[in-house]
Amino acid sequence: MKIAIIGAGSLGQSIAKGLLKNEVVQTLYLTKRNTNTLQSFTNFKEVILTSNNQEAVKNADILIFAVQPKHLEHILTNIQPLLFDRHILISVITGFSIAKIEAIVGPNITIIRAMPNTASAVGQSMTCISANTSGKEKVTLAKTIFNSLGNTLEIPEEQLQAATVICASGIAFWMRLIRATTQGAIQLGFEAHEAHELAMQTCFGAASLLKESGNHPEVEIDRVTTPGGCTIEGLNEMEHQGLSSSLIKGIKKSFDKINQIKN
Ligand SMILES: NC(=O)C1=CN([C@@H]2O[C@H](COP(=O)(O)OP(=O)(O)OC[C@H]3O[C@@H](n4cnc5c(N)ncnc54)[C@H](O)[C@@H]3O)[C@@H](O)[C@H]2O)C=CC1
Ligand SMILES: O=C(O)[C@@H]1CCC=N1
Repeated sequence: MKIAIIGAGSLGQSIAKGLLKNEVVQTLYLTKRNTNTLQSFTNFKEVILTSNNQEAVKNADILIFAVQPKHLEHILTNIQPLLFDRHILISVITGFSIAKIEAIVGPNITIIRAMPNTASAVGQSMTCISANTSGKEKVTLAKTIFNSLGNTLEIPEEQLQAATVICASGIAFWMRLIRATTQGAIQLGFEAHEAHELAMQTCFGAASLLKESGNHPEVEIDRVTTPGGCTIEGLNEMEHQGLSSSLIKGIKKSFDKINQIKN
């Protein structure tokens, strides 16, 4: 596969690291206005760094756009004359609809919107995918790319904003929960590095239990909560203080905010 990541910033570099780790790519163009910060990628023979988007578009088939939304229109207008049937456009940009991309590049070009997260860098992303009419038959290829970076789910485009909150912002939400658990562990007397390890691995264990068993979280909670024991004491206090409620309210606020961005 000849892939170009147009706008190799935070998310673009996470995707690049995941693709390189899995050796799914023959040529990988990484574009950025200033490529100096991408020097760590020069160790990979597949990687070509450039600030010239047109050069990347001419030499790649799959174009992954990972710039801020305000930059996309200008970039698409600049490369539009170089687009052909062989190209697959994948946008991971928040709030820039397929209709808006089609209005610039035309309806005959394959356009796929994907919403991965920064865990792409370690092959553990959850990526939601939607395609335009021309792109329906290319969804399998997009899934192959993003399956190499974690798991994928095809969804209607209308659900992409919600998927962004749960999966992309979700990385930050889970990080904060792990951080809070670490702070609790330090208060109980662990060294900071030990507390961090305990919190991280326990979080990983909880998610792994659900993934491998297919169980509902409450089934696993019932296994841990000894009647009259310390777990239910802690859980009930967390709920009295609004744990589930504050998470749900935070997710809803995040969703309200993303819907204020013009799609
Ligand atoms: N960070 C995240 O976890 C996620 C971000 N997104 C979306 O992905 C997009 C990118 O986000 P980030 O990576 O966080 O932003 P970022 O600002 O780190 O990266 C954007 C990159 O594009 C480059 N750029 C700007 N104009 C350019 C041009 N004309 N040609 C080539 N490169 C150019 C910038 O130099 C920058 O390095 C946003 O639309 C964001 O909403 C989506 C899911 C997750
Ligand atoms: O915070 C944001 O708005 C972007 C979209 C999801 C992750 N980063």
